[in-house]
Amino acid sequence: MEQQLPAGRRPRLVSSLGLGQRCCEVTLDQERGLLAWRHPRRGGENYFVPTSEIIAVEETELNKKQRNTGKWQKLAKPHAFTVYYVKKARNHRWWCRDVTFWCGDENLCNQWTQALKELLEMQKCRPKQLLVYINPYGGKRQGKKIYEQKVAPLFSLASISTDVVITEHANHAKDNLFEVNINKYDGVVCVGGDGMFSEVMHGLIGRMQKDSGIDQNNPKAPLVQCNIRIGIIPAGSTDCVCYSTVGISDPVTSALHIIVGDSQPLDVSSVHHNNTFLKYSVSLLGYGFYGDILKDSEKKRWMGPMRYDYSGFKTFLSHHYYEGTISFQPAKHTLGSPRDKDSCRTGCYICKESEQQLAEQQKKCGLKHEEDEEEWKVIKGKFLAINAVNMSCACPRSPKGLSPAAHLADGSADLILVRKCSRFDFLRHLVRNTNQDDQFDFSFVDVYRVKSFQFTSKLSEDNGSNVTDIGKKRFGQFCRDHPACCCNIADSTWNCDGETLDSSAIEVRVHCQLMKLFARGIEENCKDEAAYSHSSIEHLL
Ligand SMILES: CCCCCCCCCCCCC/C=C/[C@@H](O)[C@H](COP(=O)(O)O)NC(=O)CCCCCCCCCCCCCCC
Ligand SMILES: Nc1ncnc2c1ncn2[C@@H]1O[C@H](COP(=O)(O)OP(=O)(O)O)[C@@H](O)[C@H]1O
Ligand SMILES: [Ca+2]
Repeated sequence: MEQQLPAGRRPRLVSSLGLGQRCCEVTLDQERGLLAWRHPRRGGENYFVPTSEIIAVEETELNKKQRNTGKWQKLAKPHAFTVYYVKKARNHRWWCRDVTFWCGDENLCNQWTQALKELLEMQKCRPKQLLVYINPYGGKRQGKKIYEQKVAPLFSLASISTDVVITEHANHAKDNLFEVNINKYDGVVCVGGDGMFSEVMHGLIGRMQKDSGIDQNNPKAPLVQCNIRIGIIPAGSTDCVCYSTVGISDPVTSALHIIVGDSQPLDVSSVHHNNTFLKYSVSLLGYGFYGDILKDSEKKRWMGPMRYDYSGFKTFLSHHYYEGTISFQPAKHTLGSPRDKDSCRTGCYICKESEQQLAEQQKKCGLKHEEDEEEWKVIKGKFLAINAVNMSCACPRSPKGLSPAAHLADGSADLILVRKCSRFDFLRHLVRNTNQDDQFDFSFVDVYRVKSFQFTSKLSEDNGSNVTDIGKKRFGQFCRDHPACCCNIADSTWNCDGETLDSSAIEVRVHCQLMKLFARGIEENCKDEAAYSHSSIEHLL
């Protein structure tokens, strides 16, 4: 073994170690945190693992079979260690792979495991203690099995201790988060869909505000950021938050992002009605089409994720449109626009710049004791769908999302207005949400990047809220009697991250980076990665 030690730097280990039945040169650059080796078989393939993506290192007992083959026989007692690491595959999927190196010298083996373990100890952002909530009824009802079979073994390999709660009813996780000793944990994990994530998020953000004495009912209150990260193990029906922040909905990939301690800030919208707090939203806040789908699909929960296709088809045929007024404040602090070709990626520049701009604006307003009275735009119309998205809302059904250029952490939401049009045109718009074509390139679709908005339906404007409720019931009956009718006699419902809101008139405000996830955003899928790893290998070996 060779130890190269430039002055004042951590040493670099270079050893010839056994791998399988052959030898290979293994390098650990402790300064840069890189482990590299060239596989003696597989055409001499180069391996290059940043220590930030090593999951665990273990001393390994070689079993009898391994000992009795090849070179093992010549060694009295071979010493070995195994490195578990992240292997990145196609489509943003991560696997946990392992490699076992051996040598005859016990000291050398110890030196390697020691050095690797020390580097792992230095990864301060990794969680050690997690609180896990499992919704056993989400999606295809596989949450518990997915956690036990795919996730728990990885957490234990990474020496993460967990307290696991299997929820017994809706709001169990949320209520529990107000009671637990939250400071004990480095993060909260939810196993389920967007609804379950929303519940955990409400628990954590609500708890934060309560502990800081902030009144959530005040729509203008400056909310306190939540620094406890949430990890999502996808086991729901849409899993849009997971897909849009990781690039795939896969439990193993998400578990690995949690283990390596990734952190992705996320914008959160607060939704109010008449100075009463209703809900927070991170993915879709949808009125009309997506609200109607959700309302109908709740009765069909037994169908599992298929319920959305069934209710989607039904809602599409009903072709209801709704009349109302939308007012919004354009997001002037951000460099991006919803029609941009580039989308939000790991380390996004637009998110960083926008956050800074917003902070400066708020500082100025604070100094002048001014309210943010930036211009409001008002749009009246008849809409098939009003969708406000804080993120792209990419999911397996819509791989690039409802707004492909939306940003995860830029303090803005994209407001998509789909006006009354023919069924055929609406279908063309819907189909473009599922393929590469531009879903905004229609005369009846408008999209704006906003930092806040309000909506009132014509019905509630005309009647006042009490009369609306009565009207809703009466006219609801009328409409069911005439299934072919597309008129707007009744209000629709808001779909807020997969849950319905009680009010159709709402005020929404985006809170820049209010919370954090164990994720890193979607990584650029480019050749650069291969080129980088190749040049680094050449440099290292
Ligand atoms: C022709 C097909 C057109 C399909 C258009 C699909 C666009 C899908 C975009 C989905 C955006 C989802 C945003 C996230 C929502 C979630 O927060 C939320 C809760 O998730 P959870 O259950 O995991 O807790 N999920 C939802 O509200 C579900 C939205 C479901 C959308 C399914 C739409 C299917 C539409 C089928 C239309 C069929 C038309 C057929 C005409 C012949
Ligand atoms: N044990 C439980 N029984 C019934 N409902 C639950 C339970 N645990 C959580 N929920 C609720 O189920 C809703 C949907 O869960 P989710 O995991 O998002 O599944 P899906 O993606 O299929 O909708 C959530 O809003 C959550 O509040
Ligand atoms: Ca955003």
